[in-house]
Amino acid sequence: MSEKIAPADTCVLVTGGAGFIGSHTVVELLQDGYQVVIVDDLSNASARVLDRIATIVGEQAAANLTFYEADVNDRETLTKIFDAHHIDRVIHFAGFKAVGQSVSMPIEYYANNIGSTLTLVDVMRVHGCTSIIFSSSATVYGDPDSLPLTEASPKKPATNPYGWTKWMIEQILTDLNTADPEWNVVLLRYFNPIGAHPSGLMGEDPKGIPNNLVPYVAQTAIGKLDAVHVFGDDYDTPDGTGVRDYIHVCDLATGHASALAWMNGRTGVEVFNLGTGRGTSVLEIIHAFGRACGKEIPYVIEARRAGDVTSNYADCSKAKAQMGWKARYDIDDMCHDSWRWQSTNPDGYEG
Ligand SMILES: O=c1ccn([C@@H]2O[C@H](COP(=O)(O)OP(=O)(O)O[C@H]3O[C@H](CO)[C@@H](O)[C@H](O)[C@H]3O)[C@@H](O)[C@H]2O)c(=O)[nH]1
Repeated sequence: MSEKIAPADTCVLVTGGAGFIGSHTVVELLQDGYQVVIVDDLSNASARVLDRIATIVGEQAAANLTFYEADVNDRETLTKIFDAHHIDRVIHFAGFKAVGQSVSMPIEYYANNIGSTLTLVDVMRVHGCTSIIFSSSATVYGDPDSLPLTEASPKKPATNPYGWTKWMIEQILTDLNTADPEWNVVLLRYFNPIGAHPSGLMGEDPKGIPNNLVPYVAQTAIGKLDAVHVFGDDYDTPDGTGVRDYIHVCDLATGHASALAWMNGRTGVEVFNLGTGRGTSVLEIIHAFGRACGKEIPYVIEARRAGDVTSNYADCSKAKAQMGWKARYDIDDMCHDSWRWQSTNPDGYEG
């Protein structure tokens, strides 16, 4: 059994803590009273998110946050950070995440995502820290045989290097626990994170033209893009468009807080799906976003995108039964919050 400690005495290292899911999770942890250390190289994030975090949580909680601009793969710097703080638990978000880019840059994806994880867990081991929550993905289920997906559903071969890095890091962390049962590993498989902080101060800030549906819809809604390209309307779904389990980023953040509390005092490897359990089609998203912003979103039907699955959605009963966690926000909430963020920060954090 690992040591059981109260949030105020627990220091959590959050890699990638300035990113979309990371920053929302950091807010949740500070509000719960944890001490938080962020390591982020800002390759896909802005330092301005730190002021936004401080505004949301207030001065007192913000005093428990330390930020390092550093690459997780930089062993020397990471070692200094572990020497300077007594890190009790790690939440590992940092990594490249663009599916299409991973196909054209496999070496960079494997070196960055796998390399930094190996460096991280080795530095953790040297410092006697053996508790880690990893940002995994529903992508490890591949093209599902049956729905909803439970944690017992088989892992399938990934369709791109990004997916393989998630797949392999799950395996690496599982092997660590086999070698040393003191390791306390939680693999959180996210479905499709969207939405933004209800304050409008934090949200998703993709660089360039967005790859993912909701940021693309949001930028179409403010007129930066002409129309949403719907990738296929001939799928075997109620309206022919792809179905996904979209989850509000603040629900994901509470999922991490629940996992931290749950893993306290345990060892072993546990997997949890984080989704809502509801599937929503591309057209349903476009219409919900239109309601949120008060105007119709133009769209055109295109060919299917290579590598896309027809449908996926989660069975989240394990997270509810074991951690007491469940998603609270629905699609309309997610679209309203995305729209609030997009319309008040049209150029993201750098605007
Ligand atoms: O411009 C767009 C973008 C997407 N889609 C469709 O919208 C749905 C959702 O696509 P997207 O937002 O790109 O998410 P996914 O492809 O489902 O992938 C997300 O969800 C995976 C987990 O299931 C994660 O691994 C990935 O990182 C994350 O991008 C799919 O049916 C797409 O075909 C469009 O029609 N037009």
